Amino acid sequence: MTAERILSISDLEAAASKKLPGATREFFNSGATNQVTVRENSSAYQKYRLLPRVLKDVSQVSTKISVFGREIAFPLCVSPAGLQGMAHPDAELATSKACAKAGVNMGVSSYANHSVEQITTTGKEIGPIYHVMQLYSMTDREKEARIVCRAEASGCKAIFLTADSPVMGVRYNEWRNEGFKPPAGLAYPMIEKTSEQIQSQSHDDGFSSFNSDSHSWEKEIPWLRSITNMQIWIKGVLTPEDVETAIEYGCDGVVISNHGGRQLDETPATIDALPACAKAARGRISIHIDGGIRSGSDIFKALALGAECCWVGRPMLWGLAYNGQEGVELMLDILYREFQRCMQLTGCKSISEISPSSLGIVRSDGPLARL
Ligand SMILES: Cc1cc2nc3c(=O)[nH]c(=O)nc-3n(C[C@H](O)[C@H](O)[C@H](O)COP(=O)(O)O)c2cc1C
Ligand SMILES: O=C(O)C(=O)c1ccccc1
Repeated sequence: MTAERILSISDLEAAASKKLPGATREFFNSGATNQVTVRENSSAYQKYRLLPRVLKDVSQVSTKISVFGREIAFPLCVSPAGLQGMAHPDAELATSKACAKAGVNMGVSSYANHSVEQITTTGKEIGPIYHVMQLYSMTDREKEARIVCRAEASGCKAIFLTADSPVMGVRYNEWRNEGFKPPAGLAYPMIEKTSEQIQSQSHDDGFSSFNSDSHSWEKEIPWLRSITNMQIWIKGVLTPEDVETAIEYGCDGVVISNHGGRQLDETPATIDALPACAKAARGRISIHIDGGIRSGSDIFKALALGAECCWVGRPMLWGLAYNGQEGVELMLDILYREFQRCMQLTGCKSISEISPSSLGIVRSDGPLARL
């Protein structure tokens, strides 16, 4: 038998999905309610077409960008996703090593199965890497502050405040799978919960402690600013109004995100929300994006439409489930190579040459339109 060849992210998804128990696969892959947004996050990229400029010398191209004051290999980082121990026993430690090896940054979930101290140390042993710490507004403010302090002491560069999850999205898959719960035996060192505590309630109920009266711009942001010198980013912005508010509150960046379609279904695909948000930002705040990015040309399109950097969630989980650290390395390598080829074939030598003029938009009733 020939070994399976994983050439694309969709090959990796298929290989990982074969390895995972059904309820875990559904937990990772599903979105909320009718699955509209989770699907559209990816399919919306297909209305854009690439407009190559030919006969350009692309013998030397640079895919590098600078984020959080450090150069990374290409404009992609790994989103914070909880419960990586369900994909592979090495969990976030494997992800951190793979990111460090590939030269990209990583988000650490508050629901990580390893501590931020271990995750950052393990990654830095392999190579230069920056981490950011994902945070929820919590009813227990002291616990929330401990997460922030530990992240800062570990060298994290930013807090990514998840703004789209005061309550859990409506997730039929989790309900159908008898009130989905993570398996026994995993640790939750950041939210300071034991496996037994997590086991005693459904994943859905576990989110109730995030529905805090501090889940607001005015209570959360100035408080965070008073306890940390790290950058403060808002993860889960979809409108120009909220970009403006993030600027008013002095935030350093926003991630255009709908939580991978797992929270409010029938929100726009992030690539569709991006142009208006980037326009509103006018360079006053960093704009990153996640959701549905599955190829190098998706990264290229997001940059052409105004994002500085992209993040991926599920592809990392598929890499982990397929083959731990090596699987995440494979995922990052696939996207790096595809993105580099895309730059070469569109005639872009550096990231700054990627612009709206590199894209056309497909119209059902006529010729390709220029942006
Ligand atoms: C299994 C899983 C767990 C996640 N856990 C978190 C989390 O703990 N905190 C958070 O802010 N986002 C979480 N996310 C959302 C990701 O950070 C990211 O927004 C999303 O996965 C991006 O979409 P993509 O999976 O299509 O790339 C999770 C996503 C998945 C699939
Ligand atoms: O399921 C999610 O989308 C999510 O954000 C999460 C939060 C905590 C643990 C695992 C996943």
